Amino acid sequence: MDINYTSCSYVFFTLITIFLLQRLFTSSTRRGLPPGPRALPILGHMHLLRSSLPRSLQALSQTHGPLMNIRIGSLQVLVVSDSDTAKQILKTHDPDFASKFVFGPRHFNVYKGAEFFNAPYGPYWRFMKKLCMTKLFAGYQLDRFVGIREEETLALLRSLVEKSRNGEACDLGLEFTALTTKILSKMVMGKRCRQNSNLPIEIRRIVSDIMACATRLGLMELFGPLRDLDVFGNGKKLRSSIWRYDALVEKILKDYEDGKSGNDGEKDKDIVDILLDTYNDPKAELKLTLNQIKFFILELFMASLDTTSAALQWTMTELINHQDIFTKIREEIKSILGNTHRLIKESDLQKLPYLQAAIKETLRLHPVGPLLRRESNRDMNINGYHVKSGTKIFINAYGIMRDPRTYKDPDKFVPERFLVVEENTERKMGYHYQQYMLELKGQDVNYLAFGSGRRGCLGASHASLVLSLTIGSLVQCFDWTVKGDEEKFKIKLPTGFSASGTAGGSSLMCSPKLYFDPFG
Ligand code: HEM
Repeated sequence: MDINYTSCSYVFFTLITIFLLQRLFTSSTRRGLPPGPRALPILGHMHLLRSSLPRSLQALSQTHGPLMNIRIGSLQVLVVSDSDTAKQILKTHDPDFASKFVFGPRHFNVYKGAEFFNAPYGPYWRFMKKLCMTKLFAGYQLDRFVGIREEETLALLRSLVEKSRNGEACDLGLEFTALTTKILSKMVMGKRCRQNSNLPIEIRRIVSDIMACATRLGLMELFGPLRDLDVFGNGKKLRSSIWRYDALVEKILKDYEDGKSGNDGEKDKDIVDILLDTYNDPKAELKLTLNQIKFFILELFMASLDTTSAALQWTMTELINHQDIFTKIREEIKSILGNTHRLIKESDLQKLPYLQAAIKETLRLHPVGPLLRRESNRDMNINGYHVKSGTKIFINAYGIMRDPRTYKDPDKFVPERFLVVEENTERKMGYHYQQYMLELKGQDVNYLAFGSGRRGCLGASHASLVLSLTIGSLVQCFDWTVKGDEEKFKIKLPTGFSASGTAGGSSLMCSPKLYFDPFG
């Protein structure tokens, strides 16, 4: 038989191409994976995503279901979009999903291997989590820091009273960043801050540089195999910023060890003291390394500064845009203070549930961590699909907190939705309030502003105190107008990946008008 090799290879390549195309466009369900939209070569589903990733994923889940297979460049993830599926990951199988996956190349991190926030679920993470719960962020330790929170809130008010007297506008974004940096710096290394008042600013600068480089490096995940190359030089910049941080913190730790930072006994212990006590404790369950301590401190700054500042900005934006709710909070504050003309204190917060509810509602609409990350530690069955060990998961907290099946009018700002009606309680301003502080974290998988399960936020209690005291004080002391005589912020309120783009990247420029003088 006369074989025509040219036609044969033509047929062969056609068949291979058809097979590859079919495989590419065969729905993932038929391959035993959770469903997902059709992917393009290399790009995956990138062409379907808009600037707000959580919002795009929420929209896609309406077609592809609550457990959906998505590929963004080289990042293959399962996206969870409803609370029933989230419950399986965060509650039912919590230990099996208690690791987190990380974006982007990690070899530029000088402290590689010393991570806590992104640590796999293992002995080091468990040890540090216990240390956080029993010592660093335990209730008694947070109580010790009350003075720091109240002192820094007063400093903010002092600066705003002055601006108000001079008829100046202020950038609330900058003010909040300064507030949260000073509070955390004093909690972490209070003794050193007393000796060097510029320290918080120095730390803030370095941490901002590190976060900016880390965010840009994270995006390299989308570049597939090229991700490990430092094409844009961010890896080099990251390394140099971390070395700057290392030099600063090394000196601070040494001064603490040498007793140069002073020691006023047990009551005065800050976070560095506790970490060094653990480091020097021969009976500790695990021997901490200095690198772990240094990186843990850096991670604390990275986890708390932008998040708290962004949450404060979102809350003020919502309150300025909803004057009726602003007024109700002020009335609530007046009602608990009676005739005493004083500024609210932390001990008043439990009696201000409407204020708490307004903050909780802000974080429902604008979560600063809208996508929770998880990685499975073993093979599992979720919603009837086989989920292999090592699968990366996004839980779309943004989508779950705007699900109309759980929240009526999910896009509206309605703090009342978190106030439980109790017929026997005293009726105030048209609502029956629960007489205790609203729990911001909770065990509820419908509310994920602070995450949930083993990897939930460890700073939630501290953050809620800072948010409530700051917002309460700003409402009690000032009327707020937007710079430029407009009544409202015409800010398109997007909810992005990180806090740095708060309020659509616009500064929160507004003018405070003194209503109650806390120093008068
Ligand atoms: C308004 C302020 C804050 C918000 C909205 C927030 C939110 C979050 C979220 C959503 C997570 C991920 C949770 C999960 O995956 O389930 C998280 C993790 C974390 N947050 Fe916060 N956070 C805030 C402030 C803070 C502060 C002030 C600190 C510490 C001082 C802190 C410490 C942490 C830590 C240590 C983790 C990692 C826990 C782990 O992986 O084991 N956060 N936070």
